[in-house]
Amino acid sequence: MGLQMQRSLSHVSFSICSDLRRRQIDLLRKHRGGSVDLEVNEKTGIALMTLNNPKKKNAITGSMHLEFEERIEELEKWETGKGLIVKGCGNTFCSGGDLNFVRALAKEKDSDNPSLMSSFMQNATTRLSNLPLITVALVEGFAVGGGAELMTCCDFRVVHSSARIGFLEAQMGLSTGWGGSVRLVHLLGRSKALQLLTSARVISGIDAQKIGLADEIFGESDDPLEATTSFLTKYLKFPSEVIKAMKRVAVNASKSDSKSVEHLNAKETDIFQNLCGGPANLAALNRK
Ligand SMILES: CCC(=O)SCCNC(=O)CCNC(=O)[C@H](O)C(C)(C)COP(=O)(O)OP(=O)(O)OC[C@H]1O[C@@H](n2cnc3c(N)ncnc32)[C@H](O)[C@@H]1OP(=O)(O)O
Repeated sequence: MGLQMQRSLSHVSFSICSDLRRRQIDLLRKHRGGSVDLEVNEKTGIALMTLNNPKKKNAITGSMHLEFEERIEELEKWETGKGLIVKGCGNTFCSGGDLNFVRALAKEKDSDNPSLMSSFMQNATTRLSNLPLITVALVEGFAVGGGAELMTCCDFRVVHSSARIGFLEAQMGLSTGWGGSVRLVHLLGRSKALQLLTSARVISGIDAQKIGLADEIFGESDDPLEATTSFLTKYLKFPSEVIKAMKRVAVNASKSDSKSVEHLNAKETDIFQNLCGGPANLAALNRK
């Protein structure tokens, strides 16, 4: 292909990308509420990301999608960092997508809004998975729907024994839309992942540990943040450049044993787009 032709094609693909990005941002910033907060501790090398929408059990609004991505961008640039803890505000993790937002997406079935939201969040959650930091989800209270998907983005999960974890998407007439199925199959294998995804069963922290979804359990008498920090610190004792290098190697290794995550995510988005606003999804939204 001639150089001129290559230049004009890359110009076209850049415009398509920037058009997609503009439409994603326009859609997400219409649905406001809550925040995603980041505290960086230079001394320990550990950052704390908090999903903050406690009145809705930390449901993720449109504007929180955007803030989630912004915080990840900050972490990508954090050269001296070693670790990250992702948690929810008010002793609960996350109840998934804000149902008001999901309802708005479902109403516009004929638009590609569900796909815009899903592809945005898949990109952001993949970037979280690939951060050159050791990442831990601190899970207490509820981690349901997209909240359960989010906990799978981290390298480890430290979970309260009585936490309630459920991939409720099927119950909502939906499939996962934030990359959760791909990551769950990688974590647990196909059979165990399918059992959770197709039953929408809600399991405790103890049961999550039994099937390999939780790496460490804490109880009533433990301070959640202290328990999680102490778990994480075991993996942060070497210099940040060594930890970052190890994480990069692990990320590359997990990519090479399967089709590219981007390809698998694109398939998931198509499936999500087809279900969102369909009969099962509308019936579930009417029940809520
Ligand atoms: C990516 C696609 C997806 O994530 S689809 C899946 C979306 N998520 C869900 O279906 C979970 C919906 N929520 C629930 O099932 C329950 O609220 C759970 C999380 C189990 C908590 O139950 P419970 O302890 O009884 O609290 P509650 O239901 O009274 O909730 C307190 C207030 O929070 C709200 N809330 C909760 N989850 C969401 C959500 N995802 N979106 C919007 N609002 C949510 C509830 O409506 C309730 O509000 P209010 O106090 O009645 O005004």
